[in-house]
Amino acid sequence: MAEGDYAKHVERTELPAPMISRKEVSIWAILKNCIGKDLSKITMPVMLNEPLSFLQRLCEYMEYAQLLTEAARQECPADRMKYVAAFAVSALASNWERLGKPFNPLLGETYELQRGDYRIVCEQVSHHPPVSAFHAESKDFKFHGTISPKIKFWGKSVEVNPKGTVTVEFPKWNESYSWTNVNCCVHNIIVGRLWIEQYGKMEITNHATGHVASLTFKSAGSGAKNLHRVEGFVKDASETNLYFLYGKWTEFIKCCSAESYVQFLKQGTRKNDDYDGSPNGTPKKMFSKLNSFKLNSFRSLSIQDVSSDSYPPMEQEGDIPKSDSAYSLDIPDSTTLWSCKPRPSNCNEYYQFTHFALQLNAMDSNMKPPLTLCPTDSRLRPDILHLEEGNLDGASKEKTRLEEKQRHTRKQRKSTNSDDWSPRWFKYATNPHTKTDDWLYSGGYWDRKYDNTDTIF
Ligand SMILES: CC(C)CCC[C@@H](C)[C@H]1CC[C@H]2[C@@H]3CC=C4C[C@@H](O)CC[C@]4(C)[C@H]3CC[C@]12C
Repeated sequence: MAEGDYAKHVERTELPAPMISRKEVSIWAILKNCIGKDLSKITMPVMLNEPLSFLQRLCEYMEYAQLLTEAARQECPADRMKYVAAFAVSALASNWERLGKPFNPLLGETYELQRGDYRIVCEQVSHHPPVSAFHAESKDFKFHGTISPKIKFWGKSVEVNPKGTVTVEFPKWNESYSWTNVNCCVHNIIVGRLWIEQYGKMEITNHATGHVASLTFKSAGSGAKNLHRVEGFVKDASETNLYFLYGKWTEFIKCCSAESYVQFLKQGTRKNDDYDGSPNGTPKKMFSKLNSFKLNSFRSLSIQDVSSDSYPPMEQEGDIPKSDSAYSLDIPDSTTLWSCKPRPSNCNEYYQFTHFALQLNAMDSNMKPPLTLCPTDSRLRPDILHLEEGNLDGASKEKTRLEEKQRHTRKQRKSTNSDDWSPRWFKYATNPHTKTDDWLYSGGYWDRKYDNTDTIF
């Protein structure tokens, strides 16, 4: 990322301590009594956590924020849309292989991050149901939204529905875009190795021009052929296909004109024997083999390793679609809009964190005493810091203490009838772009006047 306006921090390459292996814990033993329940209401052992709050996790959407700057630079709305779509996909890349549960933010907890030329502030605006609001801005864009994850446990898997919409604004073009993130599923809770899938439709709308990017995140499917695949079209207001976008949310997004895609498909039809047999078949010749990712073991209980040549039959309990059999479409005249940075080589020991995630608990130089950091910032949460240091007992004690403190505060508010708590930095209002209820930034966070802030830790 280009050197921006905000102070550079000292980059971490590891956490203070490696993660404690989950080898001994059976997730199934912990969760078997919770089938059908909303996991946000269940206290889970800190052993299953990663040392980040969900607010910090949301900031990981920003890792490839450069794509929004790139979008804002485009003269034509279809081109802006393709970069916004690439951004929307890139924002989900850090979820790959991330199997730790982020800490539930406390009510009123905040998190800030300044990187490159943007800054973002998040606040936990509701506890039950959990709702996190964020607002990022740079000179070229605004990006804000509300996420209220519904996490359901279905026995074999955990399903996450990240309710809420996110909005991008380009003041220069008087444009706004919005979309809802796709669902996510964590497989193999009972047996096998955990793995993550994101699937469903994502429709990104440009409210000013009517352009739409409609993307499908494919579920792995039989033979894991579609593992992590994403594809779809950028269309104008009259629903004419302009661009075809394709790739994997774990790796890259490429783009070609809609004509090139049609041409590519036609070429295939002429040579029947080049087909892979799928209904809208793709010529084998056009496939190129990618280096398939090795799935790193995050916990034990793996029943077997699957040979990398044969597709693991997904119906078989506990398998992990290891062989991605990573063929990629190589459509002529494509450009790569986004490619994912590789994970640090030591990420196995550090919760599969990306380089970006490794920085999230670090104090930037301007945050050190005299403290300019807001006292409600996640970086100051003792339970998260203990976990980061590998102190499970400390983390678990502090987590319990904080949760009790939060309950106590809520009771007190109720009994004094002052139960009109409202978030400090966001207000509930109608999002003018989506016309739906949303939490919008009320401003003022960066003035750094944090007196009268509740002590939540
Ligand atoms: C039983 C244990 C192992 C459960 C672990 C559950 C973990 C993997 C779950 C719990 C909360 C989940 C997150 C909740 C909400 C979102 C926002 C969405 O836009 C992308 C996925 C993302 C970021 C989810 C990723 C998976 C997640 C981190």
